[in-house]
Amino acid sequence: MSILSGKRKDGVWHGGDPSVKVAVRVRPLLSKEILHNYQECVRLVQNANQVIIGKDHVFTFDFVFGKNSTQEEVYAVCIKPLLVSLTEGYNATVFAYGQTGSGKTYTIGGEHIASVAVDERGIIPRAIQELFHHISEHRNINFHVKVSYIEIYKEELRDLLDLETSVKDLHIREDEKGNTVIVGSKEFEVECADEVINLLERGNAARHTGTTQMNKRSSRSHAIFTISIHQKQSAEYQNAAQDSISSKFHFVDLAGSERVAKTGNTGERFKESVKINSGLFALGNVISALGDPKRKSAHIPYRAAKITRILKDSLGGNAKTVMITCISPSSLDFDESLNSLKYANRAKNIRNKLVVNYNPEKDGIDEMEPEVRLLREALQDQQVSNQHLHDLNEEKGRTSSLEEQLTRLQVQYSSYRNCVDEALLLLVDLNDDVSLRRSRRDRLQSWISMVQKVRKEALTVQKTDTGTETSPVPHHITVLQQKRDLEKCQVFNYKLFI
Ligand SMILES: Nc1ncnc2c1ncn2[C@@H]1O[C@H](COP(=O)(O)OP(=O)(O)OP(=O)(O)O)[C@@H](O)[C@H]1O
Repeated sequence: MSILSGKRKDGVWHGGDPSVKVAVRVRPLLSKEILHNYQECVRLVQNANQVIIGKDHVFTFDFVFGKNSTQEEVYAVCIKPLLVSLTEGYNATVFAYGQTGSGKTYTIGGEHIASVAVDERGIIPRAIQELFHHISEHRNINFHVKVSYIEIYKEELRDLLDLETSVKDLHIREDEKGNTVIVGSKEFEVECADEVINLLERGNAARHTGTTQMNKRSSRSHAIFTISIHQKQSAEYQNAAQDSISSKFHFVDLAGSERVAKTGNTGERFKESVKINSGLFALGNVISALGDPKRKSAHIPYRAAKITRILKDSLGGNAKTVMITCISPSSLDFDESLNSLKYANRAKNIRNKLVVNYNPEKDGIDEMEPEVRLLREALQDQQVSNQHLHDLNEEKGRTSSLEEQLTRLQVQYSSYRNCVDEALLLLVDLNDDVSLRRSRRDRLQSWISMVQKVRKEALTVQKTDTGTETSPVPHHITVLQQKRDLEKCQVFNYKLFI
């Protein structure tokens, strides 16, 4: 992949220049403005890229577009080079800034794509078409394309492609490479331009818009539509493992700056205006800080608003960025247009830090390192618990063999006890025999006491075993005890019957 380098030449912007490009687009007077007989207060000096407002306010920008400029022209000059850069692995951003009703949404072109004449289509649908055309012409590269669409409404993030996602689940974070990412937003993998357009239309339908005195359908939020691409040479075309490239393109349609007194906004519209203006004010401060060559402090107030946090990569970071400032030519909007031009003028000095976003194969492995470590730990845990399981099974085996032994001994024990009971009865009977000699009677007496003692001990053990008496003695001890008792009974029976 060749990475173009160079500066603007003949009104065309070439690739590797890191400065933020600033374009100004002046829309034609709208029919209602013509009706009110408002005059045009803005002129262009096309070949010098100059905008003159009023009598003597002259500004020079990278690109200027007049009231007769076409959507195709704006796209070809400002966006086509960004799209080329995107496919080369650079991040890209276009953001439209301007007073409410100045033509931002018209230029970015996200709305009513299906019903708009092809010539009237704005930047986003053109970029989508061109991207998929590029993909179809590069069959040797595997492309994965994803899109997401979020808005910042009253300083809260909303996922326009998944309204179920709670505001609390969307967060602006920095990844390990320092790139800004929105965590929690839905990313849809897409295969063709139509799929992307459908998602874009779906998001637009969910976006906060409303009628104001200045614009019938005014955007009340900042909207960020993002196309992310991941590309890698197809396996059959590569000789060795090759790096992949990831890059993303943000299309940002900012809510319009508005003078509350002029818009006549009240209630909810008023609250929206306050939030919109404070976000744009924060953006202006970031632009001033980045664009001021005499700036002493290194601090850039990105954290002041959500929009500045999201645009951090695009302003002063790793992205090729174009700011398109839209202005109304109407004399009624002179002040707002002059302010917008001053705002845009400050952005001209911003220089970004461009790098191609390679994902080296090795890096891929490095990125997987934490996952490998976690898996290794999980495996060790598994081995430890397997050992526990094994020990437990062995213990269980020992217990069940002891239980079997115990049952056998209990059976043996009760049969011997029956014998002992029988023998005792017999001995007591014999003792009643008056004809017995004294020496035999004494022997009989000692047997009777021995048998009674054995029975007493045996009874105690049985009570413990049947649970009539609680004992903390473990099973195997009871078994041993019973075994000893049994041996005593056996010895006794042996003595008795010899
Ligand atoms: N270059 C243009 N050529 C013709 N019509 C235009 C042009 N730019 C804007 N318009 C028309 O001007 C009106 C306002 O434009 P748009 O809605 O794009 O303004 P906006 O800046 O997005 O406003 P808001 O900030 O309130 O959302 C629309 O009717 C639009 O069609």
